[in-house]
Amino acid sequence: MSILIKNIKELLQVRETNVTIVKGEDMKTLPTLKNAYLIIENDTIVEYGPMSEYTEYEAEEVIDATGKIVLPAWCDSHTHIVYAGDRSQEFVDRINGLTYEEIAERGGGILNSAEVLQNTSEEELYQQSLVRLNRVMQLGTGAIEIKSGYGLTVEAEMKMLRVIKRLKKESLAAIKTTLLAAHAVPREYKANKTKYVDLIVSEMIPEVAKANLADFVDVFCEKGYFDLEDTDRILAAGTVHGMTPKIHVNQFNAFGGVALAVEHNARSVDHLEEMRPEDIEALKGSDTMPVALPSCSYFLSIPYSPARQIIDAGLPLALATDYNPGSTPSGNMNFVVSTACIKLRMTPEEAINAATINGAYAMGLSNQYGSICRGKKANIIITKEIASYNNLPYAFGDNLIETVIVRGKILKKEV
Ligand SMILES: N=CN[C@@H](CCC(=O)O)C(=O)O
Ligand SMILES: [Zn+2]
Repeated sequence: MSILIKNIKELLQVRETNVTIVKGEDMKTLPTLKNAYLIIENDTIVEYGPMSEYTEYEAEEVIDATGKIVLPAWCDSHTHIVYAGDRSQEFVDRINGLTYEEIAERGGGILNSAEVLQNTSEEELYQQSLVRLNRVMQLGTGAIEIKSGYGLTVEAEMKMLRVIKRLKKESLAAIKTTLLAAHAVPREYKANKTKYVDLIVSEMIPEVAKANLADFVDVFCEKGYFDLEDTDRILAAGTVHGMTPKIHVNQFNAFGGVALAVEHNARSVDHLEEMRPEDIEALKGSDTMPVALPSCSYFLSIPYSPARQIIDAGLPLALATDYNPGSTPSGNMNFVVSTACIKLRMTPEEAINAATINGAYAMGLSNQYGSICRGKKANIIITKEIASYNNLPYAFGDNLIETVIVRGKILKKEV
């Protein structure tokens, strides 16, 4: 299958060389080509350039993109889209005055989702998750990370990971898998959290590694969840078993989790709503990607990650959705990009870099995804006719995407 997209008003994120991360001041630059063409063969970008240099090419499918912008599909590096049911009642409880933390203390929150998931069949869990995955792909996401963490028993965590494996097999999206058994302390371990950490370290991680079901290991490092010592043990055990660390950190409290994750050479540190100067210092000179999740801040009415401080310190930043039933029931990367500009004061160029190439880096995928580069996978968004790429974040809540191509296949529009 070959696709020619011609007369592109502006082609974004064009990288002649295979750039895999964009940091600090460089995030302000989004390289583009005006009046361009792009050629896809099978699942790969094979050529692009200005229309003035276009020579006749026989493609099976020709798309005229006059007036339209073309860019790499979004790379969403932090989601929990495999879950069962929803938590809309807790949403109403919060409107009526309870906080996210109070709901969790009463046994709601993650434990609520875990109970529902444990009682949901693997087939049903797959079907519910597939609907979410297809929906976010329609919204322009072509590469995505998916976490476990609503199982919290060996059996239920394995069930989640098998569902992710099946999604990976059946879907065109590039999918990376994260073991997040340390998402909450199950009720039966409330009085003995260390025993649950022991279970994660000595049973869950080895079993998951043996079945080759996870690329990353993750911990919710937070007061009332897992402390620095627990986090240290779990990230170390994951590393020994070939899983790269990631971490949920500084969502409500900052107490050293960022530096610890950097010590473990984490691929990313995610949330960062509460950042101290020493957390920013810890990230300098590391290979760890800070990840902001603005939809979570929006939904929970908690502070937004200080993107300006992070980027102005010369660091990179990625943007992701955090799609989950409790803190972010939305997987819309377009809303994330808008909110990053509106609330985190990121420029459109910074936000698009953060949601494409840096998102791919946070998943260890930026060699293949996240930019328009010959040889990279053909994950592409074609917008409707718009005045400029600034309109993508500006027209928040609007859907300006006309066509999504994932691994060289044009997605059929869902109605
Ligand atoms: N903060 C921890 N985990 C999720 C929320 C999980 C939930 O509430 O179900 C997050 O990233 O926001
Ligand atoms: Zn999360």
